[in-house]
Amino acid sequence: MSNLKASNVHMEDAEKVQRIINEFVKGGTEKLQVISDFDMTLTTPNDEYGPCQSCYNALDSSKFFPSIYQQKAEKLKDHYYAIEIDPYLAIKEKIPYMVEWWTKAHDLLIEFNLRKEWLPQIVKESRIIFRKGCDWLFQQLNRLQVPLLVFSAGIGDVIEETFKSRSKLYDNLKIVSNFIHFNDEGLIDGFEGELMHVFNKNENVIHRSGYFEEIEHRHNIILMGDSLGDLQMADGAICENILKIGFLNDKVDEFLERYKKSFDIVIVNDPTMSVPNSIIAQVCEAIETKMADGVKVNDVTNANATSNGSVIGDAA
Ligand SMILES: Nc1nc2c(ncn2[C@@H]2O[C@H](COP(=O)(O)O)[C@@H](O)[C@H]2O)c(=O)[nH]1
Ligand SMILES: [Mg+2]
Repeated sequence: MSNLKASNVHMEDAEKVQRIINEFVKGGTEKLQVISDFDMTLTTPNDEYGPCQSCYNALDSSKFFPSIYQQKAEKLKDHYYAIEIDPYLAIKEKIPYMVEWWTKAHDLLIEFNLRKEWLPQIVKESRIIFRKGCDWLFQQLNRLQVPLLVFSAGIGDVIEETFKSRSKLYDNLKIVSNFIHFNDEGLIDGFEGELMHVFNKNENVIHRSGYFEEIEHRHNIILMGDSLGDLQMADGAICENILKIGFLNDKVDEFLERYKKSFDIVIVNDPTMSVPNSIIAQVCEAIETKMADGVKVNDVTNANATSNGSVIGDAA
């Protein structure tokens, strides 16, 4: 398992991380929930075969569309992605441009008649790739019935198709994203609900859907994202302990200090899920030890803390 002391893993306050993880052990899996972004968080920006794709990228490059569509979509991405990751623009300055980008991208999909039946093939041919270790993560969370909320400004239909074809639509999984509305002939005629872009994940329907209320006893949260906008995903959840894990994949020098102040753990240029997995594995191991020994929670935590220095552990 990945070593939290690896040079590409940064923690502003390792003791705070330790304290949060110890609280996770005390609370047990019945009080835990995971909230994760999708593009470039559960999926990887690159792998051994080169750059990978986001949901929209996969649509942008699909052969179902004429080249004029691809050119237009690419032009939008080239213009707006630079704004999204501009380290010198404040988030509030970026928001109008993100609304423009998502609106134009959606209008383009409608103009070029996206069809529902294309989606399985688009995903099959895409380079939307889950980070190595996601299989273990999804299976572990499902086995322990820990809810996994995938909160994405991507395309919900593509995310669902990716889980179906490259993993499994587990029963503890909930996807909140931009879902396409198809008419009776399976032709796109709009999008469901409010537009979700990368910087408005705090004010969305999920916060009014009652989802967080349904699981309000799960006030220990692991939040994972690749964008500063992802930090808002847990807004509205009843939260006592939250561990914020950030994947920094782009403009590392410009963003590292800001990420370190915003996320509890920052993982730089790692195409795998091994750091979150090492934490979840050790929390589950400590919890299962507690169950097996029937030992009072604080004893287990202390025992773990003394035996290997920390629940996080040195080697992983
Ligand atoms: N190639 C395109 N990428 C796009 C477009 N609109 C958004 N995006 C990217 O998607 C992610 C959001 O997904 P999330 O799961 O990370 O929330 C965002 O970071 C954008 O870079 C588009 O039209 N084309
Ligand atoms: Mg993302």
